[in-house]
Amino acid sequence: MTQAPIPVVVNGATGKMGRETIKAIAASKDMTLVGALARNPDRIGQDVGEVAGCGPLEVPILNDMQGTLALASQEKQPAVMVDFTHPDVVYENARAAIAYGVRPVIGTTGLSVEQLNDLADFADKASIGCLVIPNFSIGVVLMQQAAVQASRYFDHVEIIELHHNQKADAPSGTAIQTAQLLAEFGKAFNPPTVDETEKLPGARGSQTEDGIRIHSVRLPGLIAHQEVIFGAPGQLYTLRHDTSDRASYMPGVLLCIRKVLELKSLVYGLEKVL
Ligand SMILES: NC(=O)C1=CN([C@@H]2O[C@H](COP(=O)(O)OP(=O)(O)OC[C@H]3O[C@@H](n4cnc5c(N)ncnc54)[C@H](OP(=O)(O)O)[C@@H]3O)[C@@H](O)[C@H]2O)C=CC1
Ligand SMILES: O=C(O)C1=N[C@H](C(=O)O)C[C@H](O)C1
Repeated sequence: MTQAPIPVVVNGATGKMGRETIKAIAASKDMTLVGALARNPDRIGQDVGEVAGCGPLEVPILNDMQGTLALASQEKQPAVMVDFTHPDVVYENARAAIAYGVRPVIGTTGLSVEQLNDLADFADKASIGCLVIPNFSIGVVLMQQAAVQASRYFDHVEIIELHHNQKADAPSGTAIQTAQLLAEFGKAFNPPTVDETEKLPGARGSQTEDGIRIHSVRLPGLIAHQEVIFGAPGQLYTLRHDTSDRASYMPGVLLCIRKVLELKSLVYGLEKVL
């Protein structure tokens, strides 16, 4: 017997990532788009396929999240909500989806540790899968794995993340997750070697509890890029990942839509479901 397609709602459907996600879902035989949410009143009622550039899909853009989730929860198959919106609203979006039994796949960055823990508790209690994925690209997972390896041997490391200048949050979710992965050994990075004065506040970037420095660059012309630079006397080891097209995130997004249905709690990071 063929499996019925997975009903999917896209929140932030008109955005850069939302439009890419709409196209990817429309091209996937095992998924069906059942809702498209956005905020801009000029877009409401338009066919989301037309807006995304993949032809009509007969799914209108709406700004009624509760109503859309309620309808999605009535589908025969468990539904999924992919969220690419804004750090200010992502927590409430994820809570609402879980409350309706709709599995969240969260790509939006900027959730605080407290919000993440709270969502994990909420998903646990509801026995609902929830994926929070700071970066959907396989290249970033590989870069993080290489960085974790290197961090066993290097005590000095700084992260530089570079993004387009429409990005609302800094540092990026990817940089924060990279630093968290490096910190898992419990090492104190970047022990001071000199008394340092910042002549301009922020000159040395931000610093995590474990001493890892993160620098955020925002410029038009960039999409999403990250370097992890390790230093030791007489040598540098530099890892770099560049995103040149947001289509690169889509295999990860589609994988997560399928995987979240197998989960009963919150999972953070693409590497956990590969
Ligand atoms: N995990 C990953 O791999 C990736 C994550 N991201 C993250 O995804 C998020 C979205 O990025 P991107 O697509 O570039 O952003 P865009 O600004 O291009 O799109 C945001 C979308 O969310 C909607 N939106 C924005 N603010 C609100 C709000 N306050 N309430 C409701 N809807 C809102 C917008 O609707 P409208 O236009 O109608 O206002 C739009 O549809 C960011 O957090 C970004 O960091 C991005 C790339 C990859
Ligand atoms: O805003 C973006 O564009 C991106 N956001 C995510 C992040 O904050 O890490 C993922 C990727 O870097 C693109």
